[in-house]
Amino acid sequence: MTQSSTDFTQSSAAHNDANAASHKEKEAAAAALAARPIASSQTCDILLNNFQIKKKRYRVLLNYDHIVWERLQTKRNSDADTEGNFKQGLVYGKNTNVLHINELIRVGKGHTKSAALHIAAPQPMAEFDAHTASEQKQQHSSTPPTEQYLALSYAARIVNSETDCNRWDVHKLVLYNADAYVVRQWHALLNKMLANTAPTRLRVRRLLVFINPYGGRQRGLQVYERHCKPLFQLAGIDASCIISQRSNQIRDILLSHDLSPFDAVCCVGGDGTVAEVINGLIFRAICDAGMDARQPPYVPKPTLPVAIIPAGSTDTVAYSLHGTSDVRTAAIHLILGQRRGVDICSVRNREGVIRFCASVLSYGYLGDVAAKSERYRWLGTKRYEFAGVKTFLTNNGYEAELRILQPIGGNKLNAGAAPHEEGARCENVTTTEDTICFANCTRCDAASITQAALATKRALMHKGILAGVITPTSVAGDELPTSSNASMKICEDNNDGQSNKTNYLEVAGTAAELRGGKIFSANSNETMDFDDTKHINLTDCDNDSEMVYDGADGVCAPENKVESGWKTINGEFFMISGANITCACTRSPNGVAPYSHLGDGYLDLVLVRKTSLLNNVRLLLNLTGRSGDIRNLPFVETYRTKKFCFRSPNANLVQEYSISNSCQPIAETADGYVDYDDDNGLSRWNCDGEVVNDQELTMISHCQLIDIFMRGPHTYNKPAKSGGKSLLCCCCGCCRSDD
Ligand SMILES: Nc1ncnc2c1ncn2[C@@H]1O[C@H](COP(=O)(O)OP(=O)(O)OP(=O)(O)O)[C@@H](O)[C@H]1O
Repeated sequence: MTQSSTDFTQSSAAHNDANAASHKEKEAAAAALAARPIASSQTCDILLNNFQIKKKRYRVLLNYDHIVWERLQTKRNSDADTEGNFKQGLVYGKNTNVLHINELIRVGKGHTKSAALHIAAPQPMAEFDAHTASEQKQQHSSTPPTEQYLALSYAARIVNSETDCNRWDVHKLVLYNADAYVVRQWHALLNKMLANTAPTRLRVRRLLVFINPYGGRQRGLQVYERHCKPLFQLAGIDASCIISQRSNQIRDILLSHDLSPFDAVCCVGGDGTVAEVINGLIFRAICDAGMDARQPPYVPKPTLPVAIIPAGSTDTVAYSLHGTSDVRTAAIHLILGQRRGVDICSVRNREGVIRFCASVLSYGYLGDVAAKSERYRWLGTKRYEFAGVKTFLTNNGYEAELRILQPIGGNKLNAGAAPHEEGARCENVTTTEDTICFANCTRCDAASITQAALATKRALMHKGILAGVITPTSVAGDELPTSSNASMKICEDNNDGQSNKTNYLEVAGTAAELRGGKIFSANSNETMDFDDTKHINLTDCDNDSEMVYDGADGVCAPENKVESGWKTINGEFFMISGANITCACTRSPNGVAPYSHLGDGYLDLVLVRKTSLLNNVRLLLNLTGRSGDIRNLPFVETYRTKKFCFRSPNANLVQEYSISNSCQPIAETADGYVDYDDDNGLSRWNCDGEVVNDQELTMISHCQLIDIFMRGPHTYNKPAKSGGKSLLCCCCGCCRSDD
């Protein structure tokens, strides 16, 4: 049954008026939804029917992209407001459940409840198309339908406690209607919406899964079989699995195999496995663009997005992105298909890029722990505690020289006091607002637009276009004058042969779209403005720190570069960490860099000066507590920057750390590591949990280089006192009780 929008608006408004939500958040969300006009039946289908859910009668409405179900009361409350008028628009009551289409995973129907919930075995694509066609044909045939059960599988965030509000799980809702035509209509429309509405249409269909059976408690395979596989089957994802046989095999496969059959790559493992996937994809993108892997002029963005399923020892990356290391949550984010660009840092020595870092590059304490813990892997996850205590008690400090590009923030030391002394209480001179990066982060959203423009600019420069001119009278077909030999012309794309004409800029084979005075990058919908005279000046790259390759000039000695904007710091440090995510994990829920944003293009440099053992205990307490903030400690300085260089003055004294020997694309097996107990005044780097030996390094942040399936951690919302588990509809934030 379909119902006209006007009829429904009045009756529903009247019915729901007396049941208006008392919970503030719910009221706001419901009001926002209600404020939207009911779609006109010409542009969008509306369905309104009565169903039975657990033998109770419910009114169920599909309005735009929301499914709303509300218990029908036997005794009706007053339908009119105090003035006796019907309210215009919809107001959902406190017993109303709202589900956004984005959270819907599967819609099934059947003769019985179990038949509706039954998941058919995945079919190959050709068979799938044939099956869909026959199903559609059946729908238009005259045979009366008999399936009276409709099953909706959907994902919802669970809010159980203050510290655990980021977990998601899958729920099932079975609706019964005696009229099988109604069930068929709902089934057809919801499936059509799942297939055609953005972003559900962008969901992953063909997935390449890498499983590390060695990391963590060596339960990667069980984790996948038990938690991920059933969810992927429910969502109809065709997953091809590869179980890694050796270290670096995942990276090698991504570098050499055809990835075109897949929509996304998924890794099941710890931070080392994530690092292998990210390094494999980025080095592959560099090679595909025909660049030198060691000295790329810029780092291109890989086309495949990544899903991270935690199955390691610490799972820092997964925890920082999702706010939890729950496996099902990570799998659900992949299924729902929402992705965000995450910053990745390149780590370079004198010879060029050695690897890419997803979480933290740390020297001193964390470097020593990573190096030492590798020898105690047989202890499992306890190896970190063991190596940590051992390293902590030795309290080594390491001399270092740091150069930081255009640092933001940092701490100003009181004159005359040594940095580690109690009297040297710092005055914080942070100039940026210290916001925490949550879901829907505005800071990261703003960065993504600038980033797309820069990506287009770099791609054009790489194609040899240094500057080009588009005049206001340029039309499709025009060859544009450029400062180089490469060609640039405006083309017209007229896909449907009628109205949808788009001009795009073709630059020696790379297509960038041109719409309304803006260049759109080829594979995103984001723009680069160019000036009013339509002159594209691509030579101005001074503020593009990623384009500046230090190479043979020396990673830490930019003598022949402009010195302005560089800050130099010398000293003895207990720990130096460059973090491009918060680096939170279950042991450290705030992480080393709690204010680091996932996709703002900056890394947080945290410097911990060598100090007393007691102060180190304070540091550890701050790192492991939920309320601690290490920036309040007098011996800690934090800077936000896009790039920093590190050099150990002691490196030249020790032959085994010669720079030419230490250059490795990605750290090799543990057999290659040298003895870490040497007392030579040098530490190692901990790069995503792997050990890197270089004593002269540069770390550069690349804004939103990889797309990862996630929404970002949520702020804590106190659950409504409606009894039972409270679920949050993450599209509009409204609460609902679970039926
Ligand atoms: N089949 C395998 N045999 C041995 N090593 C492997 C195999 N597959 C992957 N590896 C390596 O195992 C290392 C550790 O894996 P991973 O980092 O995922 O687990 P972890 O160290 O326990 O977790 P975390 O890094 O989160 O603490 C990685 O460096 C990876 O290259």
